Amino acid sequence: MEKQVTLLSSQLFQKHRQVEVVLNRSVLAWKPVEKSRKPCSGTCDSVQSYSVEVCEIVAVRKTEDDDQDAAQTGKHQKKTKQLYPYAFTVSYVRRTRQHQWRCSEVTFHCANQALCEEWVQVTNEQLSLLTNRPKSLLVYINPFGGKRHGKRIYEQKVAPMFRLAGIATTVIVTERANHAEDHLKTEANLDKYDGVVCVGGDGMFSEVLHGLVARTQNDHGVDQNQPDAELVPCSLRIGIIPAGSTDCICFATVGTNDPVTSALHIIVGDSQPMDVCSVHHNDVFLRYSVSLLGYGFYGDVLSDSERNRWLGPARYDLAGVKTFLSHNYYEGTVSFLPAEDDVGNPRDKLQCRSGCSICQHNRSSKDEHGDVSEEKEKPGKDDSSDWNEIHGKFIAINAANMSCACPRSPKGLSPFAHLADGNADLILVRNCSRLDFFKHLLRHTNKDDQFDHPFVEVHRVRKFRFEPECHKLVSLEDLSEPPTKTGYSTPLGSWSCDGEILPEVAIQVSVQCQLIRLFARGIEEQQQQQQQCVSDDPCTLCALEPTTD
Ligand SMILES: CCCCCCCCCCCCC/C=C/[C@@H](O)[C@H](COP(=O)(O)O)NC(=O)CCCCCCCCCCCCCCC
Ligand SMILES: Nc1ncnc2c1ncn2[C@@H]1O[C@H](COP(=O)(O)OP(=O)(O)O)[C@@H](O)[C@H]1O
Ligand SMILES: [Ca+2]
Repeated sequence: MEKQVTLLSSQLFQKHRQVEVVLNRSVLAWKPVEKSRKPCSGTCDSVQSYSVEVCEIVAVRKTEDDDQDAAQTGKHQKKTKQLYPYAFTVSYVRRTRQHQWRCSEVTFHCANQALCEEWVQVTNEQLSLLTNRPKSLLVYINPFGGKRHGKRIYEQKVAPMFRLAGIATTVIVTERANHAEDHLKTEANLDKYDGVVCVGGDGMFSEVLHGLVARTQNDHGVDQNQPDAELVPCSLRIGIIPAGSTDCICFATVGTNDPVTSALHIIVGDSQPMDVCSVHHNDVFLRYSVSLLGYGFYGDVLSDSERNRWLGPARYDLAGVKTFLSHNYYEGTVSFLPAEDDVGNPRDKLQCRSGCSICQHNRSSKDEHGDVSEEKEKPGKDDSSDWNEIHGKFIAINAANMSCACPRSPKGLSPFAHLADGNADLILVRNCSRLDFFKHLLRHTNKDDQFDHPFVEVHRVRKFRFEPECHKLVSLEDLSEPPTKTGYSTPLGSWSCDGEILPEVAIQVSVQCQLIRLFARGIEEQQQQQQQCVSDDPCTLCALEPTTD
C-alpha cells in the first residue's frame, strides 16, 4: 500500500474549537485538539474525528467575508473572527439515507492569510490531479419531462453545484422531441466536452444514448444496420439528472432518483459501464434499449399511457390498471441464446452493486479503449446450435438489461440483473388468471420472488428473437399504418423500448456489452455507506444532530 505522505498539517479553528487538520493525498481529516467533550452518543462509538476522501471533495475556496458574517453572529463567533480572520471552506459529499448524497461544508479559520491560502492551493492541487472529473459538460434539458420541473431542478439544484465545482457547461433546453438526439448526431462539437448530461426521464436519456451511439458509429464507419456489427463504445460519459416519470436508469445506477445526488456523482467523475441492447427487424436497425424491452403488458401500458401524457407520471398507473383489466395475451415464438454459465442466473440473489464482480468479470473483455480482446473472441456458445425456442401465449415478454429498479418497484423487474455483464434477463409470463397475474405484479413491490410462479420463467440471455403468431390475426400489411407512439394497441401488440413504441413486432435483440458509460458507480452496499460515519456531521449512522460545544 502506498505510504500516505502528509501534505499539510495545521492547528486551525472550526466551530469555535481548535482542530488538528491534516491533508494527505487521499484524505482530509480533522479532530479537536482537546479531547472531545461530547463524543457521538449513538451506537457507532465514533469519536469526534472527521475525515473526507479527497476524491469526494467538491470544492475548496477562501471563505468570503459575507459568508463568515452570515454564519457568525454570536459573541464567541465574533471573537473567533478577531483571532482567526482568514478562513477557507471545503464542500464535500456527505451520504444521507437511502443512497442519497448531499453537499456539506466545513469552514476552517486561520490566524494568518498565507496559511489559509496555502490550504486552498494545496487542496486544489490535489483536486486537479483527479483526472476522471469532468471539466466541461453538454447539458440537455427536457422542460416537459415528468412533472415539468426539469428546468427549475437544473437551475436551482444542479447548476450552482456545477459552478462551485468549476465545471463549464453548455445548456440546451430542448424545443421538440428528438432535438437532443439530432443535435448530438450532427451538430454538437463533442471534442469540447467530457460528458453529456440529460435532465429528464428515461426517454430523454434514450435520446442522448441514440445521439451519442449513432455519432460514434458514424465517426468510425460502423453500420448500425448490421446486427452483428462490432459497435464502438462511446468515449463520452452520460449523466442523468432525474426529472422524468420513471427514472429507472438513474435509480438503478445510483440507488435513488435525486437530482442533487446525481449532480454529485457527475462532479466526482464516477464511471459506470452499461450494456445496451440493439434491436433490429430483419437487417434494419430499430432502436437501442438500456432498461426495459417489454411486449404484451408493458407495451400495452405504454401505448395506452401516451394519450394521457398530460397526467404526467400518473399516466402509467392509469394505463396499468386499464391494461391489467383488459387482460390480453399474445401468441408467438421466443428464441434465445443463453448466457455463459459463469455469469450467474436471474434467481441467484446476487445483486449488481458498486464494483460488481460479475460485471468486472466481463470488463476484461473490453479494454479502456473499447478494443476487443481475445476473451471476447474466444470460442463460446455457438450461435446456431445453442439457441432455445419457446412457443406460447404470453401476457408479457420482458427483457431487462438491468434491474429496472425505480420508485414504483424498488427492487425492479429483475432484481438480480446486471448493469454491465453483457446479458439481459428475459422474463416470460404465460397466460394465467387475472388473480395470478396480479399476485405476480404485486411481488414487484414487496420482498417475495416474482419469478416463483408456475406461469413465469426467466432466462439470462445474450441474444433473443421474437416472432409473433400473426397468421390467425390481422397481418401487418392489413394495418393502414404501423403502430405509433400516438397510442393504440394492435392485435399484435407492440414492444415498449425504454418508453418508446417500436414500429415492428418481430425483432432480433443483441446485448452490446458495456457500450456506454454513465456518471454513476452502481448502487453502494450499506457497508460502503457506513464507512463514512466519522466524517458525517451529523453522524448519519446514528442519525444524531452534531455534537456542538
Ligand atoms: C399492483 C402493483 C403493481 C406494480 C408493478 C410495478 C412494476 C413496475 C416495473 C417498472 C419497470 C420500469 C421499466 C422502465 C421503463 C421506462 O424506460 C419507461 C419510460 O420511462 P420515462 O417515462 O421516464 O421515459 N417507463 C415505462 O414504461 C413505465 C412502466 C410503468 C409501468 C407501471 C405499471 C403499473 C401497473 C399497475 C397495475 C395495477 C393493477 C391493479 C389492479 C386493480
Ligand atoms: N422540448 C420537448 N418537447 C416535447 N417533447 C420532448 C421535448 N424534449 C424531449 N422530448 C421528448 O419527451 C419524451 C419524454 O421525455 P422524458 O424526459 O423521458 O419524460 P417522461 O419520463 O415524463 O416520459 C421523450 O421521448 C423526448 O424525446
Ligand atoms: Ca446487463
